Amino acid sequence: MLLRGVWRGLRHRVAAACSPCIPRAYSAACSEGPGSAIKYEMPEHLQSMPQERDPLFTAMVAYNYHSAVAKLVPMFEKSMKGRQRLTDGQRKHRVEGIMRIMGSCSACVEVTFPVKLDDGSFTLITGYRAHHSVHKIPVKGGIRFSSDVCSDEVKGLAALMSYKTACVNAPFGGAKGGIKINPKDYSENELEKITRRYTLELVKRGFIGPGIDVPAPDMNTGPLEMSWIADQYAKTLGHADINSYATVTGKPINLGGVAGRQDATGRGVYLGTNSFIKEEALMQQIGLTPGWKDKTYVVQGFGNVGFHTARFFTKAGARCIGVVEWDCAIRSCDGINPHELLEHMKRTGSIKDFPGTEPVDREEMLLAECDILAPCATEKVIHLDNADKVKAKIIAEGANGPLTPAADKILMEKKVLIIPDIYLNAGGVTVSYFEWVKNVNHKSFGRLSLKYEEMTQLHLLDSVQKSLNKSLPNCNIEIHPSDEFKRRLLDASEKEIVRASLEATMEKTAGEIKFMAKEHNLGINMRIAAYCNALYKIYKCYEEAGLTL
Ligand SMILES: NC(=O)C1=CN([C@@H]2O[C@H](COP(=O)(O)OP(=O)(O)OC[C@H]3O[C@@H](n4cnc5c(N)ncnc54)[C@H](O)[C@@H]3O)[C@@H](O)[C@H]2O)C=CC1
Ligand SMILES: O=C(O)CCC(=O)C(=O)O
Repeated sequence: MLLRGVWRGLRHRVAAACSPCIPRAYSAACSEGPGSAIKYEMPEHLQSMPQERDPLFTAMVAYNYHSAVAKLVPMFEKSMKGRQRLTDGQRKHRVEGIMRIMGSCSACVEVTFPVKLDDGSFTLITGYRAHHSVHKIPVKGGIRFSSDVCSDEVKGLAALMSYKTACVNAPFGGAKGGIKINPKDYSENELEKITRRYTLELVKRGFIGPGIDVPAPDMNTGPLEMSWIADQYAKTLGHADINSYATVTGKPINLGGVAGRQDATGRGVYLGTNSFIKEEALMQQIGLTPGWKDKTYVVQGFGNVGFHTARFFTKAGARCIGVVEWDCAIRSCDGINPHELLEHMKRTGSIKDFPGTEPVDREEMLLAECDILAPCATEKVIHLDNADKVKAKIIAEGANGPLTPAADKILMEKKVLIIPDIYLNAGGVTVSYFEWVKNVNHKSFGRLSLKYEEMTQLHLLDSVQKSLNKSLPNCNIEIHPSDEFKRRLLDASEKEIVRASLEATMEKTAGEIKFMAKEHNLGINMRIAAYCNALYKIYKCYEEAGLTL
């Protein structure tokens, strides 16, 4: 009796929490099939997604979400069988409820506020912050400055964050925010005012805090903007909170940032691509040899993610033959040095006229003959109308959502390997997690252990030397650490610990994704495999912790 009452309430609240773009069609999708199993179908409003020219961003993410859920339903049902005190019907409702919750956005705020500009005039600024799945708290995700920012974009990006954090086991829910401005239109002083006021609006609404929501850099934001956010929070709501600087990651080191966050996303793009490119069987399927040697690549977007991705790809042995930016593209068959291009960009403000390169049409460069295309700029750049012209064999998604479902379908038919955003660009949030852990622990990685570990290792060598000389008294054996061993001991630092941990995360997650691809017969569809990897983990959280209060 009591259970029935609770269940009725639960159902009501689940339905109320669902986002408007998913739920009704979605309940139809969960109808009863033969026996008590759930017969799952793609919701009607998403079925045309593989033919859509310019889909809503939330709909794109929802399409991928439902494609993965369709594969996972039997696993969900099997797992729920463990709840033996529930009836079959209750178990079914519970699985359906969790599926609705995992695909919906929990909350989204839109704020509009006035800012006084340097010339004394006033302007109105609009910003957003979306919280997607709150199965883990705090929620986490970047803040971008862009004139394209809108509620649909931040909601879709927040959903990607939920799936991304789960995919790489960063214990956060998903969030994303943005301010609808072109930062080029404002002075640094104005940008600081805008960022601080936006932070204050989030504070007023309970949308930021070290245990609530922890933003980070995204397009057009970096350590400076994060330091303004941290400072604003610490001087207002967080003034008495010892953890207040854990309210944002990607901060400068002096304000509690972690070594290695700046290049973490690009490093992760490299490590993740490496996990796939080294696989002989997989490379054979797409007509490539394994490894980086002689590989060519094109990068779109030469900002934080694009530059570091290019830096690591080139270091691994690949050749950058083209770079595409918002205003132009450049090409060089001999290869473009990412460091020199960055210097040129800092000096001139553009990649234009970089010595040794020729100008080329932006779309032409994006679609040019190469082994790897790394879109590291923005959403929906490969779509229904240009996907069949892509010549790359691997697409390394540094950006969030650079391919529409229509592009996915076309590219998959062409046997192009797509290494998906929710895995490949998760290096950023992974290292953000390390920063947050550092902040709430109030000590840097290795601070209390590095010297001790060095001494322990040296004692170990000494002990081995003594034992050998005791057993072989006439040999006078001396054991010396090799140069590499010495380097590891003496150069050990927070940076080394962060890098090693990021590498371990990217490698382990690649293994999980490949497992899911095999388990569900997904072939080279690593996007759906990565979603399966993420969603099963989120599902288990809801199954074990509950859906409602
Ligand atoms: N910064 C981070 O840690 C992470 C960023 N991402 C994603 O990576 C992408 C890039 O972010 P960031 O590198 O941080 O931003 P950024 O602002 O540092 O760099 C973006 C670059 O792309 C260029 N760009 C913008 N629109 C373009 C277009 N239509 N065509 C070609 N180039 C264009 C910009 O001029 C800029 O150089 C975004 O999708 C972001 O969400 C994903 C994970 C983490
Ligand atoms: O570092 C973070 O917390 C989030 C980075 C981000 O916005 C992303 O992965 O898209």
